[in-house]
This record gives sequence, C-alpha cells and structure tokens, in this order.
Amino acid sequence: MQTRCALVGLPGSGKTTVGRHLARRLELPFIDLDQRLEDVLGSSIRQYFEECGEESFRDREQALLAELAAQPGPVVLSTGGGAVLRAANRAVLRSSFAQVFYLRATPEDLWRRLRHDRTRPLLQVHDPLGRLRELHQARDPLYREAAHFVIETGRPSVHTLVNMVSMQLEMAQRTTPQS
Ligand SMILES: Nc1ncnc2c1ncn2[C@@H]1O[C@H](COP(=O)(O)OP(=O)(O)O)[C@@H](O)[C@H]1O
Ligand SMILES: O=C(O)C1=C[C@@H](OP(=O)(O)O)[C@@H](O)[C@H](O)C1
Ligand SMILES: [Mg+2]
Repeated sequence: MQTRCALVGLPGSGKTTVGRHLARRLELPFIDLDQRLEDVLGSSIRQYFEECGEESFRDREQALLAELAAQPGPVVLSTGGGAVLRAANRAVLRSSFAQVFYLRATPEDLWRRLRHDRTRPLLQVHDPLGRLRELHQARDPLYREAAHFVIETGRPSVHTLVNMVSMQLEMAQRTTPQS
C-alpha cells in the first residue's frame, strides 16, 4: 500500500500508540517525530524544553518535519502535539501526507490517560487539566486545518482506532488513481 499518513492531536490523543500499531498492521515504516527529535537532540524533550526553551524546540521540530516530509515513500508519521502551531508545518503536513488524521478527545479523556505521566513538559503545571482545556481551545482549529479527517478517540480502544484509520486508508487507496 503506497500510504503516506500522519497523525496530529493533543498530548494523550494516541498519536504515538495508534501510529505504531497502525504501521505494524499495514507493514509500513513508522516514524514518531518526538522520538526522532530526542535522537537528534540527544536529550529528552522535557529536558530540552527546560534547558533551551520552547521556541528553540519548535525550530528543531519544524526543521525535522520539513526534512521527513521531503522524503518520499510510504510512512506512518506520528507528530508531537504542538507540531501544528506553525502555519508552515500545517501546510507541509497537508501537502506532503495524503491522509492526515486528527485524533480528537476531550481534555477530560486526555487527562485520564496522562495524569501519571511526567514526560509531557507542557503539563508539568499546577493545573494540568486546565492547561489541557486551554490547549484544546487554542489548537482544535489548527488540528482541523492540518488534517483531512477527524476521528473522535474518547471511547474507541486503540485496536478499534487502528481499524478505523486502516479502513479510511483502504478506501482512499481504492478511490485514488495510482501514478
Ligand atoms: N484510544 C485510547 N484508549 C485508551 N487509552 C489510550 C488510547 N489512545 C492512547 N491511549 C493511552 O494514552 C497514553 C498516551 O498515548 P500516546 O500514544 O503517548 O499519545 P500521544 O502520542 O498523542 O501523546 C498511553 O498510555 C496510551 O496507551
Ligand atoms: O503539545 C505539545 O506542544 C507537545 C507535545 C509533545 O508530544 P505528545 O503530543 O506526543 O505529548 C511533545 O512534542 C512536546 O512535549 C510538545
Ligand atoms: Mg506521542
């Protein structure tokens, strides 16, 4: 299957988990942008945020996304939650990946999944649920702009979500003429 698909959404929406399982199911290469960034940066994202600040992280994220997007061939790319913040990234996602999925969930669902997770720098604050609500409000339109499809992830299991995305990809495959 000549699939180029990317996943966007807030922290905890399942981009990394769904992306990894989806790639395994479809036998496609899998790239997690955050994991690649950690390899390139030589530190955890949380540590990089603390030492170099968010703007520097965004510069590195934008550069790596552009580099990966320019590489041809089938891939499942899981982005980081803030990859859509820059307009250039939203444009790159939409134009370089045939199917971009916005994995959407309520802040309450996300918080249930992340409340014991200390690796998300933006949520190491006094009121993480409030922060998730702010992020949701600010970013929901940006995820919609970057994505071709919106999938509600609050109720479905990871397994069901992988099925849903696979079916969508299969349908696109059937209706898109191959070059
Ligand atoms: N649909 C889902 N139902 C239940 N738990 C989920 C679901 N999607 C993800 N999770 C769990 O939520 C946590 C965060 O998922 P992750 O893939 O790291 O999200 P993201 O990469 O979008 O930040 C993980 O523990 C994962 O197993
Ligand atoms: O939402 C964000 O701005 C971020 C989300 C993180 O990825 P996840 O969405 O996988 O947590 C990671 O890229 C970084 O901590 C910034
Ligand atoms: Mg992730």
